[in-house]
Amino acid sequence: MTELPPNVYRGELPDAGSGLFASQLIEPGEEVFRVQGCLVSVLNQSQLTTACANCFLWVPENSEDGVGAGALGEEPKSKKLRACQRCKIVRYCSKECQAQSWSHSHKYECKLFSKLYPQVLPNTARIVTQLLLRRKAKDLPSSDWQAFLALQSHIDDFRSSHNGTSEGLSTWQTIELMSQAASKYSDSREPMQFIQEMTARVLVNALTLTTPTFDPLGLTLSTTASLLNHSCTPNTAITYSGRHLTLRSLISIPQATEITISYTAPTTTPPTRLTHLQARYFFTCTCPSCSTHTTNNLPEISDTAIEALSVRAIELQNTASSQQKPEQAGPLLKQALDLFKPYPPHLQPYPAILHTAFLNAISLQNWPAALAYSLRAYFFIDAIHYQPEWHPVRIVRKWVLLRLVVQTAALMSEGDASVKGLEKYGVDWRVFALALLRDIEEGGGRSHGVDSIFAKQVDGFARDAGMGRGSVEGEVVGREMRKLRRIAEDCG
Ligand SMILES: C[S@@+](CC[C@H](N)C(=O)[O-])C[C@H]1O[C@@H](n2cnc3c(N)ncnc32)[C@H](O)[C@@H]1O
Repeated sequence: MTELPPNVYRGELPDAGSGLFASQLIEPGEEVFRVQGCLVSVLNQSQLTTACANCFLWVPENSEDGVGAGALGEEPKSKKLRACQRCKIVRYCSKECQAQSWSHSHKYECKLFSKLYPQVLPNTARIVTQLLLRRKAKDLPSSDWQAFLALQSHIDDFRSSHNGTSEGLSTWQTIELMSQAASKYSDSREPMQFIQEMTARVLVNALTLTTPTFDPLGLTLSTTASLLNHSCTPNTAITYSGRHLTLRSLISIPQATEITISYTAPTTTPPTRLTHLQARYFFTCTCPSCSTHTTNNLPEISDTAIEALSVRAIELQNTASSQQKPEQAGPLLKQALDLFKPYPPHLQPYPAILHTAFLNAISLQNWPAALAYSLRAYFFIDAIHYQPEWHPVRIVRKWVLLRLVVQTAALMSEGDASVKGLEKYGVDWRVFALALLRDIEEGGGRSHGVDSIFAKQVDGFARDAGMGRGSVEGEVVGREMRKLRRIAEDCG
């Protein structure tokens, strides 16, 4: 087994298998552990052209889809990525990255990419194929292999709980197909049942690999982080800084307390979370916010009424995401948001739909709408769903808001017609931008770490935007906040 970091030990739980526990008191915002390069990581097909396949530096302007939502969250890079000359698929930001990637993974995938071009295997199948090939080549330490094999697979649950549906393949059928592909392309002699169990294990244990600002990049597997169980009110959160996965505490964690992360978004309704956790991880969450609607706690609306409202809103959201063009999705999302008009904006799933509407506005380059949605989340949602103040999601959202504010101020000073509607609020954008920057700088050390790529991005941005170290008086900030709140209210 791989050695665990000193801050944690492995313990057994009555209903959740193994878990990780604090071996000493962990202070709020402390780094619990860092994994310097997970066992295996793969980029999503759509990111193969936009991110370095070794250090995961993201270069969105290389993207054929144009500037995406993430471009606001990520410092734009001037670097160009160069494709591997053999497979012409994966890309690198430097010769060093190419050499490193070749030695730890690409030598196993390069031929495969060329053979299947322009198709790419699904991420889970790629992870299984890589592990099989590395194992065959004796390039996988036995301790890592044993730690992987010891992870839960829920193979029997997968096999028995999913019958095919008219809508498409069941999860079990998908596991069968991916395992056949992994067996074929790794030329493995392992029995199919063994490979199916590997595939199931990857499904249960792999994490979404993201940029430091939570733009999804791919899939990653760490045998240490895989031991973390779920809570809807977790005491830690994961961030990525290039190849490093870092787990930091959100609150003080006493010695011998279980360390948890959240497998789901807190902005969806408890029934949605329960269904997802059951279908994907085969357990029923019994945390307080699932058994009682504690985050909502609204006497004026019954649970049944909330459920009916959510079902209708989620239907609209799904119809919106099936639209070919973002222009068509916008009105459907607005309709879904309008259903919640009588209720406070933190009521789930409103926050999740608002975020989709925000991303849609970004893809349409509708900056005033994106700004208003972002302000709405800032004033009415994030402080409730993402506690404490330095929760990485909250900090990243402030960061995205800061970039929107700076962009809006620039457009306004150029007299751009698209932001004319904001003039009536008479906001001093500089004051708000400085207040946000101070919050991000203060919180960023705890959310991502002072030595993180994120902290460097924030520093670089502040320097380039000429935002010095100055502070603004609380009274002045308060006055601007009232105006900004009105923008957030008016778009509701
Ligand atoms: C990524 S693994 C976590 C480590 C796992 N407990 C183990 O023993 O290897 C995910 C699995 O852990 C279990 N699990 C995680 N969180 C749980 C929770 N809150 N309650 C019950 N089981 C949980 C479920 O079986 C889930 O499929």
